[in-house]
Amino acid sequence: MSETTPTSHTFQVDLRGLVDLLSHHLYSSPKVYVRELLQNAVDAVTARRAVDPAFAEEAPEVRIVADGKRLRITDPGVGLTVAEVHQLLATIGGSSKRDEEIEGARRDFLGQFGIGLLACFTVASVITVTSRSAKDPEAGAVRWTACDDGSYTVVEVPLDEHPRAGTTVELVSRPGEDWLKPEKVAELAREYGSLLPVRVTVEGDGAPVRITDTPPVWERAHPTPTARRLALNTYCESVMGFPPLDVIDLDVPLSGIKGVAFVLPHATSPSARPAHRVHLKRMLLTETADNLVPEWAFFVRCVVDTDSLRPTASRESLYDDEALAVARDAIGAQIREWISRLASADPDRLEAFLAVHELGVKALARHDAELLSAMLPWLRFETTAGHTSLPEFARAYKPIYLAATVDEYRQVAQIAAAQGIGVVNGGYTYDAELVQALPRMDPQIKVESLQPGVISASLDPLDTRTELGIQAFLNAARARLDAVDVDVVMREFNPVSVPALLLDDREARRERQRAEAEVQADDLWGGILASIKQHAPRAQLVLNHRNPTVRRVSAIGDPDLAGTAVESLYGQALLMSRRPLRSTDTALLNRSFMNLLEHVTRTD
Ligand SMILES: Nc1ncnc2c1ncn2[C@@H]1O[C@H](COP(=O)(O)OP(=O)(O)OP(=O)(O)O)[C@@H](O)[C@H]1O
Repeated sequence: MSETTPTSHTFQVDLRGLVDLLSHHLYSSPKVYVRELLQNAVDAVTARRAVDPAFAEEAPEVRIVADGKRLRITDPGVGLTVAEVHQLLATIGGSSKRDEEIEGARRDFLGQFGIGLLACFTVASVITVTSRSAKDPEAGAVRWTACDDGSYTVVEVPLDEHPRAGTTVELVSRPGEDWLKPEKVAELAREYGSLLPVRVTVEGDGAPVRITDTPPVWERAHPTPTARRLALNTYCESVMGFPPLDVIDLDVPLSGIKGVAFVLPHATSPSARPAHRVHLKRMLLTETADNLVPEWAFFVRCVVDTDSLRPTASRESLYDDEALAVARDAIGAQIREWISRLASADPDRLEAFLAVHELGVKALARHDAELLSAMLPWLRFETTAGHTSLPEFARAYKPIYLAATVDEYRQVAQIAAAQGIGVVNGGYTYDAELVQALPRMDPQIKVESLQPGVISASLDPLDTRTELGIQAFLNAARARLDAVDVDVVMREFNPVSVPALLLDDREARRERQRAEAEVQADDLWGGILASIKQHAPRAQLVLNHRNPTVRRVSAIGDPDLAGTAVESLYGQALLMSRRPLRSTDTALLNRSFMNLLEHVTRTD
């Protein structure tokens, strides 16, 4: 096949298709048109400052006038020449903000993609830009009028129609749309532009209203720290919708970030999607950034301004790149510093913080070594040495015993404390996992799960003579409690006020439940259950020989009465342990109670 001479062509762009793409797939709402207009106006002012030293002294103003059908935005910025109009406005993707000549100022611009103005076609059918360049005093004024069908015209206009340098953009509303209503425009201008460094006003039916309020509250000079805090509280309430529990200043020069982190006043789930407000060069980028702070800092909501992080093309979120990761780490470090500062200088405030967020902090600390090490000294756990921090507890007790349930803990806490055994209550949500994580952080710390043997081994045995003297009583007691699968021993321990202690572990209890089920099961199941029966660990009733009642009981001569007394001691220890009663336990309790009553009411 012979080749023909190549002919050169230019892309044809179907503007309607492009506008449809922008409005339905790039931007979350047509409302971004206000941001794009403000952005161009502020960028034009920035560009003019760079080329016109006299202008740098002025206090420029961007004015928006809207009446529902039309919107006009005027800026005293750098303006455009006829050539620039063709090159920049009529070229999709054309942008002066990538101009190498003004490299110094380039990082100051909000725009960069050369598509922003097109966003106006999502609300307008016609866009008119009338402009006069500040770069060339001889240049005339020019008007570019574009329709949403992709056609445009350019005409020169008399200078008296645009006597000063700058630009006016006018939009004609699409029929039936209410995006250009003055209240709407003011609301959107305030939402996006309230922190802009250039004064912006919006005018509808009445006088122009200023929508900019700068510098941001956190950068303003305040007469006293209390006044600053009050101003930040008010700002947080109006913008974020809650009164903050505390405010953390954020300053990350490397990422050009300045702002504040507000501590939530109510508990929140660490998995709740966070929503931080991020401004890029003072223009609101998003109210719902979820990648600005480390996941562990779930208890803050930030408002920041950055001049160096990159926006995505829609300019509605931050580009998740290495620079953002660095910024995130730095913000995390500042929040951690705040925690340490509170801990050393203001423990009451730290306590108030933990009163609200402790559960969330614990939940996340299980998977986040960083948070765990930062918070561990300040988290409180229930232990046999009172409510204390784990590192402190671990210094005093080696090993640390972990009770798996609240009941198990309650059952032994008093006795363990009296014997100097360190037990942590692992029955509360997340606590056991955090205690188990301790040795990973400090290999010197030993954590062991609490077995009944640990406590019974620490109780003092009786001397041989006393032991022999109560042998008959112990035999009677064991015979009586054999029916409920409980062994009886006599020891001496503190506190004296505790007559008996029931030591039982979950394995033993499971075994007994299995045995009960076996009794009730039919032949087939009974056989299967019996075949998996192991050596059943029994619960142990440890009587306290130091307790005066127990001493008297052990001296009762009548074996029947002694048996009833032991049943009562077992019942009391069982009730103290707050375990569910088995049917055999209930029967035993009933019997011992009735027998005791009968005994004390006997008349012979
Ligand atoms: N008010 C204005 N004054 C002067 N020039 C303007 C104005 N508005 C737009 N322009 C020119 O038109 C160009 C295209 O604007 P457009 O908003 O489409 O893109 P951009 O601002 O460059 O980038 P982005 O798509 O990121 O907003 C700009 O680069 C700028 O040169």
